[in-house]
Amino acid sequence: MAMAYLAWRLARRSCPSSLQVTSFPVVQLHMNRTAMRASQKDFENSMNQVKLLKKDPGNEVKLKLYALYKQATEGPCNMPKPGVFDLINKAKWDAWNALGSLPKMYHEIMRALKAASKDDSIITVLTGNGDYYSSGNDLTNFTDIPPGGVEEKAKNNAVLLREFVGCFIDFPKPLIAVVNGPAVGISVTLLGLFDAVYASDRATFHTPFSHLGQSPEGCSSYTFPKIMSPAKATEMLIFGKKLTAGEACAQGLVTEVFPDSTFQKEVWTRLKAFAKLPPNALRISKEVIRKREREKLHAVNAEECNVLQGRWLSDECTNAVVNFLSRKSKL
Ligand SMILES: CCCCC/C=C/CC(=O)SCCNC(=O)CCNC(=O)[C@H](O)C(C)(C)COP(=O)(O)OP(=O)(O)OC[C@H]1O[C@@H](n2cnc3c(N)ncnc32)[C@H](O)[C@@H]1OP(=O)(O)O
Repeated sequence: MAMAYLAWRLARRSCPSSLQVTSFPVVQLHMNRTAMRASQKDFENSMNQVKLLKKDPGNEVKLKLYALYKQATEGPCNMPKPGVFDLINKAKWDAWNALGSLPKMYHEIMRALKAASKDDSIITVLTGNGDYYSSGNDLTNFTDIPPGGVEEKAKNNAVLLREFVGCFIDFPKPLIAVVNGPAVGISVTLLGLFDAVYASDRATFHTPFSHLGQSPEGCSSYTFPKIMSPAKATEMLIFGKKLTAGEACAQGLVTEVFPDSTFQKEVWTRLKAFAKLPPNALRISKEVIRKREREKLHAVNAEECNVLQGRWLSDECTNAVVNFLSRKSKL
């Protein structure tokens, strides 16, 4: 397998949950299933390692592991709550239920990235399915409140976002974005962590964070000013200026723009040629480039998630999300 291929989908109500990976030479797989099996196996191995620990990690740790295992293998808890006298099963149910329904897209992309980082693919490509690259975070995520309330929801989302962005920071192979159409929010900010970004001339780049009462993520508060100058980054990240593909390329966020009519053909020809390069040289060169920035990027990620956790609890954010979900006119 030379190339792993991940696809975002436009967040139409049910967000980008259908993730596909195609490997080369052209064999189509529904990688979300394959990747899930690999990650479940890893998880089971880790669970078995826990059983071999000389010192008992304690009930709290074991319950957390149980909850993460159930969430990873079965999804959000929707079992009936055990009775008050069934103490053990109730404690397990509480731990699983406390994780709430964490957005699926993030888990699927993380699983696929983790699988691609370990398999024999050479480069990894993230692209969109359909007309859009991605419409960013599924805003309906904010409407599903777990029993712990909005504070817990914000905290869980911040933990998940930090882990998600961390996977991009640490991804060891060349990571390439094929931006086939408009991109919004987190799908744009993450581009600063990619090694190359190829865009159709139909693509646009929009980060309407202030309009949504939110703040930048994906390390963009650090990468964007570096890539495009602080003033240009301000226009995008604070004032929500939408860039055309040509503007994004002129400002260094996009590597190259192609006419939409020949976009797929030209880009994939180029990517197939990249995938023939010596894999160790690619990986080692990426590490040399990323190494001196990694610690800083993780610190920026942690801070951005912290700030966002507070933003998600603000009236500004709540009102913006409610407005979007009940809007008549579009953003
Ligand atoms: C773990 C948590 C981590 C959180 C990380 C934080 C990330 C921050 C962000 O990503 S902020 C960005 C959020 N995204 C947006 O603000 C985009 C909002 N959407 C739009 O601007 C437009 O919908 C569009 C430009 C993407 C597409 O416009 P178009 O006119 O082509 O289509 P519609 O507007 O009619 O949309 C079709 C249906 O899809 C629904 N939808 C679109 N985007 C989202 C979204 N982000 N979340 C939820 N739902 C979305 C839209 O409501 C329509 O649904 P309907 O047909 O049922 O009305």
